[in-house]
Amino acid sequence: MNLPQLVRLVEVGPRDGLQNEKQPISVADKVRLVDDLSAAGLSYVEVGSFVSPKWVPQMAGSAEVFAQIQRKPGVTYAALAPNLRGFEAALESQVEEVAVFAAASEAFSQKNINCSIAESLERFVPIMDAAKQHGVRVRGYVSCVLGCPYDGDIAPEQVAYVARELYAMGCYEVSLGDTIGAGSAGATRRMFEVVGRDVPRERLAGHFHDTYGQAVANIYASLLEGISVFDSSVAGLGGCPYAKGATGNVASEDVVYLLNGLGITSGIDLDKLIAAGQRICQVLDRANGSRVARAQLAKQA
Ligand SMILES: CC(C)(COP(=O)([O-])OP(=O)([O-])OC[C@H]1O[C@@H](n2cnc3c(N)ncnc32)[C@H](O)[C@@H]1OP(=O)([O-])[O-])[C@@H](O)C(=O)NCCC(=O)NCCSC(=O)C[C@@](C)(O)CC(=O)[O-]
Repeated sequence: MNLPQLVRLVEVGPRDGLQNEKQPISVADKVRLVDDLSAAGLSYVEVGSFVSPKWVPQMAGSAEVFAQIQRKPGVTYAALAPNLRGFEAALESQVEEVAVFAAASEAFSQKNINCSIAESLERFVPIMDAAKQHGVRVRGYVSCVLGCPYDGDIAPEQVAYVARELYAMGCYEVSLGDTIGAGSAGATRRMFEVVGRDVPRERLAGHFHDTYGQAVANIYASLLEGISVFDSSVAGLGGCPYAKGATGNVASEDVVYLLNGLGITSGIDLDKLIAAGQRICQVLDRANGSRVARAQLAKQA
């Protein structure tokens, strides 16, 4: 199979990356991160979440962040919305696109959004209606597509069921998340092969965490399956509050390096991206999770 010539990266660092950080992060630092990312050429940045602050305290300042970012033409600034209340808050912040999030595993659905998979899908219907009315595009997420921290193995058919439902209710794209980062390249290919029977592959995205160090391999496996949209997080920031031990998303820098090596266009300036990642790591006083960034920075030192 030919590899896609163009890949779109969905930068989730400011949301998925920061949501798990325990220490307070100022609005100014979040704003700077979003602006650095758009300046590096990212055309899609997930800025924050309009979720319950009791559940994810770090995302509580999302409205302030949206109010202060410099919106660059051609860049989509998106947020997560778990319910109609979250959608309405997103609308007030002039969010251009929202994401709803479901899971392929019942236990994870309960832990993450306090309801069953079926209830979550019902909860999204009024969001879809309101989004349509306001001309807001909705992206869908499915968590635990290659394993669940509570339920263990997840059948690809179960992933296909949830992805199909999200697509049918109007999500223009469904991102399939390896929440615990335990998937292998073989399992990734099988999963996309099965889900791709129900949802067109050009409407699917891959969202890989790097817990087992397999994320770049899984992205390559996905490219072989014709997938051309990937979520990633600058400096590999992140983890999931409801998936113990899960590390951050695949680092955006590592994905750009992979794509550059394959001659695939992403429109991203790797040096600027590395600088953005290093800056937020200094703010957070944490090690840079991108191997590419670490290697390049060591060369420059
Ligand atoms: C969905 C709920 C709200 C249900 O939570 P609940 O407790 O069942 O719902 P509730 O309606 O009883 O609300 C509880 C409290 O939250 C408030 N509330 C209710 N809704 C909102 C809202 N929108 N914004 C602000 N506040 C809200 C509500 O007013 C109430 O406040 P109280 O009366 O106790 O003071 C909750 O479970 C929640 O917010 N969960 C969010 C979990 C989350 O954000 N997880 C991380 C994102 S998903 C992820 O990271 C995975 C992904 C996407 O990256 C892919 C992957 O890697 O797998």
